[in-house]
Amino acid sequence: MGGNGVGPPWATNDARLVLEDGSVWEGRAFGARGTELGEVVFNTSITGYQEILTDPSYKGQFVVYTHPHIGNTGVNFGDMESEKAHLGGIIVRDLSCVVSNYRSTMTLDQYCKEQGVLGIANVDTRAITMRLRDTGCLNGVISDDLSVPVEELLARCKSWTIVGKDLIKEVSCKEPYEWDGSTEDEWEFNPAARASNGTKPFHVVAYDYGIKHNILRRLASLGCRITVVPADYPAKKVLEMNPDGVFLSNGPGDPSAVPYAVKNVQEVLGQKPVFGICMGHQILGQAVGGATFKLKFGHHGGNHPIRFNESGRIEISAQNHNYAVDPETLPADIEVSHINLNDGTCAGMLARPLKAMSIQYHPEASPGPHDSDVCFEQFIDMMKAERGMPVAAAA
Ligand SMILES: NC(=O)CC[C@H](N)C(=O)O
Repeated sequence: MGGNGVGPPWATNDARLVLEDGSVWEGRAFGARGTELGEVVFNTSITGYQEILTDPSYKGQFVVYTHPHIGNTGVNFGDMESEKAHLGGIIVRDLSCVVSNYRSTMTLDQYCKEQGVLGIANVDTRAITMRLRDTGCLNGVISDDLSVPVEELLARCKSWTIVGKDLIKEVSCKEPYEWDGSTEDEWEFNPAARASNGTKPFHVVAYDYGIKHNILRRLASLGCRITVVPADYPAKKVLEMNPDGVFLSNGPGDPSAVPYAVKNVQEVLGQKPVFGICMGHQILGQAVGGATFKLKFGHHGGNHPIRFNESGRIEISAQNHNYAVDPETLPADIEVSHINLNDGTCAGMLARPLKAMSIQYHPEASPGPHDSDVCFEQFIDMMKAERGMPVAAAA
C-alpha cells in the first residue's frame, strides 16, 4: 500500500537485528538491503525522524525510534539537516503505510533505499529500548540475509566499537565555504529567519564537525555571515579572517578521538568569542583542560529538562549525545552553567575570562522545543560586547 513499506503486518519476516548481547529481533526489511553494523541508540522524539536521519552526529549509529508510527509525513527536502542520510540503520515499530504531508516528495522507504540506510520494521521497539536502558548502548547488526548464522552476526557486533574512532573526518567539509542561507530561502517556516532583515553584521567562522543546517539557519537568521571550515582547519587561518566569533558544531563519534580539533580550539580561545554545541561543547571542554566520558545509553529525545544555574530557569531541550564533559576535570575558572535534571550531568559551560560558552544539547532542534534558542542570542551578545556595541541586559 502506498509504497512506504513493509507490506501487511502478517507478511513473513525477512530481516533480523542482532544485538551484541545475543538477542535476535525478527522483522520486515525496508529501505536499503544488505548487512550493516552500528551502535544502537534509542530516540524518544515523536517527530523529526527525517532530521535524525540526516544529522551527521549519528554517523556510525542505528536509531530505535520509540515513537510507534514512523514515516507518516514522508520526506521533504526543506527539512534536511545535511546533504544526505548518515544513520547506518533505523529500527521502527510501524512504518506508516500512508504518507500524509503536502511537503512530502518521497516516502521514507524510498529515501532510505536511495541513501543506503537499512531499515527494519515490525520489531518490538519498546522491548529493545528497555534492554538498552538496562545494558547501555549495544552494537547491532541489521541483515536481510537470513542464510548467515546468528553467531556470525554476533561476532561482527563484538568485533567493533565506536569508542576511539574519529568520525568527524568522515563528515566534515573538505574545503572552507560560505553558507548561503538564501539558497534555502532562509527557511520560510521560521518567522525568526526574517529577524535580521537580511543584514549580516557579524562574521562567524564555524568549525564543521558535522554541522546541522538548522544551526547555520539560526545563526544566519540572527545576522551572521558564516564561513564554514573543516575540523582540521588551522586556527591561525581562522584568526587571519578576523571573525567576530567562532562557532564549534555538533558532530559524530568519540570526542576524545579528535585531538587536532581540540588543539585548534585552544589556539582560538581568548582571542574571539566562542560558542559550542554538543560535540563543540565537548571539544571546548577538552580545550580548557577537561575530559569527556561515555554515558550509559546517552540522551536522545526532545523533552530533556535543563537548569540554567545562574537564574534557576528550567528549559525543555532536544538532545542527542552519548558522551559528556566530566565537571570534576574542569579547571576552577570554568563554570558549569547548565545541568541536565534527568541525571545531573554537565549540560553547559561558561568560561568568562576566555569569552567562551557551550551547551551539550540542541537549541536549534527543529522540530523540538525552542526554550534554549536564547543561547544563540547570548553568542550574538558576546560578539556585540567584543565590538563595544550596546548589549541588552539579560532577562
Ligand atoms: N550531537 C552531537 O554533537 C553528539 C556529540 C558526540 N558524538 C556524542 O555522542 O556525545
